[in-house]
Amino acid sequence: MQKLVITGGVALEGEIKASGAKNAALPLLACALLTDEPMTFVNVPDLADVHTMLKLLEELGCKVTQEGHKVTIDASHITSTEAPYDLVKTMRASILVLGPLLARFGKAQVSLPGGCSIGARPVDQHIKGLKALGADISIEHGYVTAHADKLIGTNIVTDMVTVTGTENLLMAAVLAEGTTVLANAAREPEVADLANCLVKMGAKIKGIGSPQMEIEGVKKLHGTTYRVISDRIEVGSFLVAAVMTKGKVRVTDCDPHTLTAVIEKLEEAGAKVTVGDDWIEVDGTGEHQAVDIRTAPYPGFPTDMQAQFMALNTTAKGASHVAETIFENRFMHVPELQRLGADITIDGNNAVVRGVDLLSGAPLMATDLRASAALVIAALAADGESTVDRIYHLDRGYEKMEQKLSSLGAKIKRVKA
Ligand SMILES: CC(=O)N[C@H]1[C@@H](OP(=O)(O)OP(=O)(O)OC[C@H]2O[C@@H](n3ccc(=O)[nH]c3=O)[C@H](O)[C@@H]2O)O[C@H](CO)[C@@H](O)[C@@H]1O
Ligand SMILES: C=C(OP(=O)(O)O)C(=O)O
Repeated sequence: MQKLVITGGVALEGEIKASGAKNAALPLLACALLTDEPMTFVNVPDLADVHTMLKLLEELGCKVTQEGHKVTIDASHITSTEAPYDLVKTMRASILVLGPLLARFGKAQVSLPGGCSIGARPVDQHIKGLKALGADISIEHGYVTAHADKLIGTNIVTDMVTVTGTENLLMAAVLAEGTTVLANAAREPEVADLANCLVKMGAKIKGIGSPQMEIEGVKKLHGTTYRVISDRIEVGSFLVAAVMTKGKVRVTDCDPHTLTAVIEKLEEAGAKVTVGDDWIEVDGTGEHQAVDIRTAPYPGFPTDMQAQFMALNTTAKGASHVAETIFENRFMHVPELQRLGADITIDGNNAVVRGVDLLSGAPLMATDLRASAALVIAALAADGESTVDRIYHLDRGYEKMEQKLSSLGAKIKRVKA
């Protein structure tokens, strides 16, 4: 195991490039299962979750070739339609192979992902939607087993907005017979990215980026080359780090339009944000104000940025209210932030943060991906040395985080735990 050692107190300064988005890359890689022609993806981030997805695709019989950030997947000779527990347990997004396997091969067996530290995260809506498309689905021995002679288009309204649920149903519907209407669809940019790629492969989808997509099934999809969008959560995390350390940072190769809610909150906190076509610069020098946060599906404030803003609020001027509405257990970073001296009170999924002048470095334990990011950010601003243990969580979703931070002047190193 590895950990990060961080000496806080350095204002971050400089420019970094955003990586490709984890949450776009994972469904995109899974969608290669929908065609017997090779799919090439560029701007694929080098992350543990991406490696897990590629391992899973290889397990299914895909030929995977990787050259830096370019990945080619040839799913012409699939040898298995089973996603085993050992791989699924390390990454919930493995459930994304369910829709494409069922659509192209008429069968799939995928281990149930199970709960994780941020919440129970059931997949009932994925199953409900696939059943509505005509699949026969049973859950036995911890596996979702699905069969369908053919999928037939229909109207589906999910009970709540679900990102991977929308993606799974979209991937099933593109090869179904007839038209599917997906209502209450997730509007996250990563969902739109998948839909745009599917269109490039020959799918017929209307309403991309809206809460209702209409999909006219086609018989076959073809291979193509597709560029993964930038990681808005990675970008947001670096912007928060800049403000919390009272620095000035420009992040390039990103899409500012996907970060509107985050940019508004940074401005509300008192940071000066300048935006170009594909870059964002934040000037966080000076005092920052406490900002209230309420997570919501896109275009609302992302739950994946809640922990980082909680960290920011710990040293802000004034008190703030943070409400987590998406996941029932996404305050795991709070006890760790308290170890740094933060003043936070939790009541269910609501937290009140009262800003303190300065955090003081401490040994910390990461519990999930974005909690890890929040701890790193807080440690960068804290007085003295902190260690962040269990950074395998961080490696799931941040490409070369410590190298990027070091290039901005941070005192951070990775050591054996
Ligand atoms: C790989 C990926 O893209 N992960 C993202 C995706 O996760 P993921 O797609 O798993 O999250 P969902 O959007 O599905 O979850 C939203 C809410 O719906 C609930 N739910 C979801 C599906 C279902 O069948 N039943 C059900 O009850 C969940 O427990 C949660 O409370 O969206 C989340 C919400 O933006 C982000 O935090 C994750 O980073
Ligand atoms: C919760 C997240 O990811 P996942 O859905 O892959 O667990 C995340 O990216 O913050």
